[in-house]
Amino acid sequence: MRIKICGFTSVDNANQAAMLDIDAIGLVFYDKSPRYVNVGTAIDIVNVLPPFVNRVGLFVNSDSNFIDKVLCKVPLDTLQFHGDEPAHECAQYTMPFIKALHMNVQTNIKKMADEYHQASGLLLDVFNKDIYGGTGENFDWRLARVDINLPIILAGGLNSNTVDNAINQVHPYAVDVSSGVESEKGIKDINKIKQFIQKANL
Ligand SMILES: O=C(O)c1ccccc1N[C@@H]1O[C@H](COP(=O)(O)O)[C@@H](O)[C@H]1O
Repeated sequence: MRIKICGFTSVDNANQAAMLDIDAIGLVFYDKSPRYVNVGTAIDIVNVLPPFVNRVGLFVNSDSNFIDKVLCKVPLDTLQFHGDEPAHECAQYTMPFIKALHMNVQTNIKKMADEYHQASGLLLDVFNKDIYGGTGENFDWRLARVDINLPIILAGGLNSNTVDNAINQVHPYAVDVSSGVESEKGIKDINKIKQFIQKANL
């Protein structure tokens, strides 16, 4: 299973995690998140990553000038839009992007897959009226059993106790986790990551 671990704030922590069997790391450029990284720290983190680990920059309703500024300085591979960004805004950066959907019973994934057809994938996270993401909460995975033309990245409240069940129900392209592998907000617990990787690959 492909695995993205999101929300690193420290160089050593990101480097240790990236040496494990993971495919992507996420950097949160959203200043209301406890996992926010500034541009300087983000540069330091991406510089220590080994090859073939995808560097994902997460944004929430950011101004395009801010995103351009980050892109000029931080070598990212993929953009993750985790707010209410319309499709044409996500597609304007000539870079691969994934779009988060905030899942509830009303979410029409097929319709959103048409709307965001330029995305590399759709990330399905829980809907929470107060927070855009990193909630540690899951949604009803039965809602994610759809047949669409885009890869599905499953997120929201995953941890080593739940990820195997989630994968069995949804059969996603990849999983994304933040809170579920932390010792405190923004600091990942390497043992929890190892357990997560093991359970995701059962
Ligand atoms: O991690 C954050 O702080 C964050 C803030 C704002 C939007 C998204 C954020 N993270 C993403 O949220 C999901 C689920 O996280 P969790 O595992 O439930 O904690 C994941 O896709 C993160 O990339």
